[in-house]
Amino acid sequence: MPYPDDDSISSAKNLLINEELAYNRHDLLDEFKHLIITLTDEQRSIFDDIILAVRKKKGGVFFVYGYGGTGKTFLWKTLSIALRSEGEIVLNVASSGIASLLLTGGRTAHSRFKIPINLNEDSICTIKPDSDIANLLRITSLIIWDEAPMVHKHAFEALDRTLKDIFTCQDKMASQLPFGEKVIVFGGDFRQILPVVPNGSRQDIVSSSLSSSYLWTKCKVLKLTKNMRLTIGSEASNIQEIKTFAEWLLDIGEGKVGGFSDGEAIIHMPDDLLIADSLDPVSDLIDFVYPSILENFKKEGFFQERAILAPKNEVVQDINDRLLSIFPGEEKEYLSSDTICQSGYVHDNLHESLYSPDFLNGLKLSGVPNHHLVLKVGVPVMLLRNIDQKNGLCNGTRLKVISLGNRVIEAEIISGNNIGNRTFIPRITLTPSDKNIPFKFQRRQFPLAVCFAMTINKSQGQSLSRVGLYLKEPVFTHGQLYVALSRVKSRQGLKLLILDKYGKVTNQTSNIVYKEVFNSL
Ligand SMILES: Nc1ncnc2c1ncn2[C@@H]1O[C@H](COP(=O)(O)OP(=O)(O)OP(=O)(O)O)[C@@H](O)[C@H]1O
Repeated sequence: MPYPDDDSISSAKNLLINEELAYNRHDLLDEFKHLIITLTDEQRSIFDDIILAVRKKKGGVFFVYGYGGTGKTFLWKTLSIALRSEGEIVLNVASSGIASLLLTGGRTAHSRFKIPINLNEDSICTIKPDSDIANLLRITSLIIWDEAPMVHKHAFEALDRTLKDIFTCQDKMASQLPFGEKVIVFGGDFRQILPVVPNGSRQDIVSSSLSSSYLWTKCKVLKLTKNMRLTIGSEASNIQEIKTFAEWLLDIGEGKVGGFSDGEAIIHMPDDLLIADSLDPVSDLIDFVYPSILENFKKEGFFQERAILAPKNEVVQDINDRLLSIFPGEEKEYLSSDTICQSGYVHDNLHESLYSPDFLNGLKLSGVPNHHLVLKVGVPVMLLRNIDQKNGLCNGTRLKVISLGNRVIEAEIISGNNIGNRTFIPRITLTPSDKNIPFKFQRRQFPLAVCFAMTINKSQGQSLSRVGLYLKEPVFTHGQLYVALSRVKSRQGLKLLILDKYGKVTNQTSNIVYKEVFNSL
């Protein structure tokens, strides 16, 4: 019997490759035969373009531009199944944990490609040429990267440099072509929130987006325009209403509502979407999202698709505190343990004493749980870290607290594909990567935050059926209003409470759209 060659032996030992080849090809082929005939003409033409590039093995960079409901996820699924049914490898990644859950075998791009958290224009991914992930990438036929516009262009550029680097030793051409001659497809919607640049100006934000990268000129833009969500599964009587609402949302996303503007426009919201002036309008907003919460909170699925959204964390915190205080049951308090990391910045006792435990405990940072976490059984919480993506536990997953132990918290998933699954969340050590803090510190805490309310940025990618948008202050960056309003599919599920600078209820608010991001589309 012949001996297997070295390549086959090393591939067989590579768990990452095994995992990507573990799909049942017969089942996939059956599913593919069904999916391919259901593609619309525009989906089919994009499918053919991408498959042709894969077959040619000469690389290719595509951007599939389509707003929510145009069938991007459906297209990713069909492409993945087509190639996987032939034994080829497709890597499905997304910019956020929530979006990655919608893809079969999906991971966040950062974890899959080991992209550094703090990026600059020279960053590369931490992938060694002889590592398992490098060998997986070598034999990958297609990379699909969903929700690309929300990530800084340096992330794509880091992957481009890394792939060129690791493939050049085999193939000299690899260094000439983007992503080392791999076929890569990005997807997303530039109407949504662009990369977050702390304290960044409009120009900083626009120039951080994928469309400002040197890679963009290599990208072939393919458009999906037909709203499949309206066509499939909607009752005929609702279609016109949903269509009008969807068109209004798109106009807001493109900055076409409220007359000509470049950047910020004042727009008037229709009366039926507004919480009216009253003695306590915040209470009315809460009642719209969580009607009779004290009677209904035990009902199954009550918290599943509801949230109050606001642009800033302080307002979110106020609403969460207010709802937590009226929620029945005993409070349990969890305090974090915060320590400063020994580094070049902290070399003597004087510096260490500057950052006292009280000072560290008082730091409230985005994406990091608070030092003082107060919970009750039954409250909805959001996970703040990717802890088990395969089982739907990623940054942004919403859960309901089942029991509050001293060392673990038992919770039930209430969003995504794994609704109803129970899990135990442990305390974990987090090291914030906020560039504004001139020192490094660690916080050991449960990676959870109460989420009756959440920031608009956190809601990107979540699908909700009832949303209360609380604009105590207006939105402050591109795409925020569009993201907040488009979390729901029908206008019945939406109400806004808008306050003016004197705290009075009003019907007008700002919409911020940096139109230059659409120029190159
Ligand atoms: N060709 C098709 N045939 C049948 N159903 C389709 C087709 N394309 C899309 N759909 C269905 O339309 C709905 C919306 O599609 P999909 O979720 O893929 O859109 P999307 O662009 O990814 O939206 P979002 O960005 O909001 O996630 C889904 O229920 C999907 O199964």
